[in-house]
Amino acid sequence: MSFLAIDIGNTRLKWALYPQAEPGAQALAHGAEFLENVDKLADGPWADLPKPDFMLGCCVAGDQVRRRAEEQMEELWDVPAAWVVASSQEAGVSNGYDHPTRLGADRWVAMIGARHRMLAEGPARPLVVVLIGTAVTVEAVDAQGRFLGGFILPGHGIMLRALESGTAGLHVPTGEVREFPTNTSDALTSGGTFAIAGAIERMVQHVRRHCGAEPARIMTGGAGWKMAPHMGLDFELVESLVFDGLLVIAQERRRSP
Ligand SMILES: Nc1ncnc2c1ncn2[C@@H]1O[C@H](COP(=O)(O)OP(=O)(O)O)[C@@H](O)[C@H]1O
Ligand SMILES: CC(C)(COP(=O)(O)O)[C@@H](O)C(=O)NCCC(=O)O
Ligand SMILES: [K+]
Repeated sequence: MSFLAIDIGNTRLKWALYPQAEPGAQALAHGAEFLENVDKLADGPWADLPKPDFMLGCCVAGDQVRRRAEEQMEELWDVPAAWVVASSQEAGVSNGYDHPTRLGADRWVAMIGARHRMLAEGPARPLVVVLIGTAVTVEAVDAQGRFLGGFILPGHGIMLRALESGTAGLHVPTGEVREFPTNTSDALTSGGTFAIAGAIERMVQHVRRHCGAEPARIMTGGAGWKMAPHMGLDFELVESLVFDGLLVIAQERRRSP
């Protein structure tokens, strides 16, 4: 029962085809397209894929982009599109958001993926789950699987663009991350990196204090590899918690639809 997982963020659509919806499954094929290239999937990377038996995705990039992705599927296969919406409870995680359905689906699915990874390896602990995409999100989940709340920050690219457009003198190439930057490029690159690192470390403190236990720390997202080396605390860097979560949810939904 092959399974197509799709994760549409504000920068790229990521997809992976699995032989079955089972946590830990190895992808048969996978790829990523910037949103402007979504309309080329059917004639390009998807053209020679075997037909998936079913599909589950999450999309935070708006209805229009989601529709464009569905059109690419329709061109090739008769497979219904199904998209995750955050709810008050799914796959062992409960949602503490004031309005549970307003939580970004990618954040919700990534927390479910992170919790299942942790439980596969050992006892339940609190979690800090970090997604480094277009935006950065930092989620807190307690040992019982309750999402306590999370931060949303601008990602690196958005921070730099905001500074460039809001000042007269900040138009410089990307710099290096330094403890004590001594030029504008390094100052901007380091400022963004440590703003993100600082927020993440604050959330770790909040969870430690609130839960009275050391949280497991896990990071994912297209720009995660850029952040991971600059964290004061070790984070496990995972390829895609969103796909991990989609595999868990797809498996559960097929068992009890
Ligand atoms: N191929 C790449 N090379 C360098 N940076 C990348 C690449 N792909 C993604 N990024 C970085 O990751 C961010 C987007 O990651 P991604 O996980 O695709 O985000 P989203 O889920 O929001 O679409 C971009 O802001 C960019 O900084
Ligand atoms: C926070 C986000 C913009 C992150 O988007 P991304 O960086 O993955 O493209 C997205 O999860 C979103 O639109 N969330 C809805 C608002 C919320 O989660 O509160
Ligand atoms: K994302």
